[in-house]
Amino acid sequence: MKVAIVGASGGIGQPLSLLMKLNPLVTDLALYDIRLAAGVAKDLSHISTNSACHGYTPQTIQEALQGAQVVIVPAGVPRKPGMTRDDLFKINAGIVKGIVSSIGQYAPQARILIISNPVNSTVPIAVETLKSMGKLQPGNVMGVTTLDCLRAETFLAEYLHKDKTAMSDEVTVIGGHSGSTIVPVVSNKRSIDKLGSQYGEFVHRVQFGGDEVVKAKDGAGSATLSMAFAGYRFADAVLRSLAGEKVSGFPTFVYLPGVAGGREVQRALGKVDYFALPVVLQKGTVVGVDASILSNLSKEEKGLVEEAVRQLVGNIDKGKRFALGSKL
Ligand SMILES: NC(=O)C1=CN([C@@H]2O[C@H](COP(=O)(O)OP(=O)(O)OC[C@H]3O[C@@H](n4cnc5c(N)ncnc54)[C@H](O)[C@@H]3O)[C@@H](O)[C@H]2O)C=CC1
Ligand SMILES: O=C([O-])CC(=O)C(=O)O
Repeated sequence: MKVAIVGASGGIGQPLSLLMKLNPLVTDLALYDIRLAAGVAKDLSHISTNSACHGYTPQTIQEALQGAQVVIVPAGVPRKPGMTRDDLFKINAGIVKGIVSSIGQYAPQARILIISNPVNSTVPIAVETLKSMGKLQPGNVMGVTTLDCLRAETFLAEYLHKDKTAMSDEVTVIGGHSGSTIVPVVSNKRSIDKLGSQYGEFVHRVQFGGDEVVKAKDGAGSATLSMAFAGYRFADAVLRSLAGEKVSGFPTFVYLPGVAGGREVQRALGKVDYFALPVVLQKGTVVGVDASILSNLSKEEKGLVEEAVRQLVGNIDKGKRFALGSKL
């Protein structure tokens, strides 16, 4: 399968490209960036896995994207201390719109995995951009929220002294990808009781885990290595689904009206037409969302969802307005 990475030379792009070079489902790895992609691709091409690996420039973007089944987008600027993800909108909104227009033009069938922040707005930008081109397949546009899941798994395991590698059934994350739009959902509600007074701390760490990294990097950017792993985990799920495997349970930020169960979720949540939920993938496309998670929330989790919805409305609207210009 051909995978294209757009923003491949960046802090996330390089380790993500390395991981994809190691994935046996990938036969052709196309690395695109406005700088350095030829060098990154040449470097990776010496690794003795069977995939071909080539670098592309803005002059050859058509070649980079054509035939790609999956396009992963970690392009754009990262945060510095004191910034919110929304502060990135000014620069990244235009970058994402431009990239998605090219994907709509050259790889309209591709599954598009958006990493660029602010995800709560860049995914609506991607959807509206494709819609206006007449190229939207809603289940093909996925906002990558997997890093929130990794953090929830890691932190919950630390609090409960459990095996970090066996936590994906214990906790997941729904909502959006910034601050209080991030809602960790613990499967066994007794774990919440076990956390006791540490529950609030756990939720805060998941919601603001990105800030921990931004602060520790002290001006040199945000999470890159953990994000590369997160992007890899989600992209691998999409690839396995494309290869015919039954894949479900991975949360991603999706356009609800375009997928089965989405309208019910909209009715339950009110106001929002995008939300991250565990999804069912078929041939790498989101065909449905698992709404059952919303009917099994604790009282605390319900409160977190309500707050997430309140914040998401503005983030989503901002993305739509940008994509549609004066049309909205
Ligand atoms: N979804 C998530 O969970 C996460 C998202 N992010 C976001 O990912 C994005 C990238 O982060 P980093 O890799 O740390 O940044 P970076 O600055 O290290 O890399 C970004 C890359 O994008 C490239 N780029 C810029 N404009 C482009 C365009 N029009 N076409 C192609 N490539 C372009 C740059 O040349 C650079 O190589 C940021 O917006 C960041 O906030 C970061 C961590 C987690
Ligand atoms: O915090 C940031 O800006 C990067 C990000 O999205 C994350 O680490 O979750």
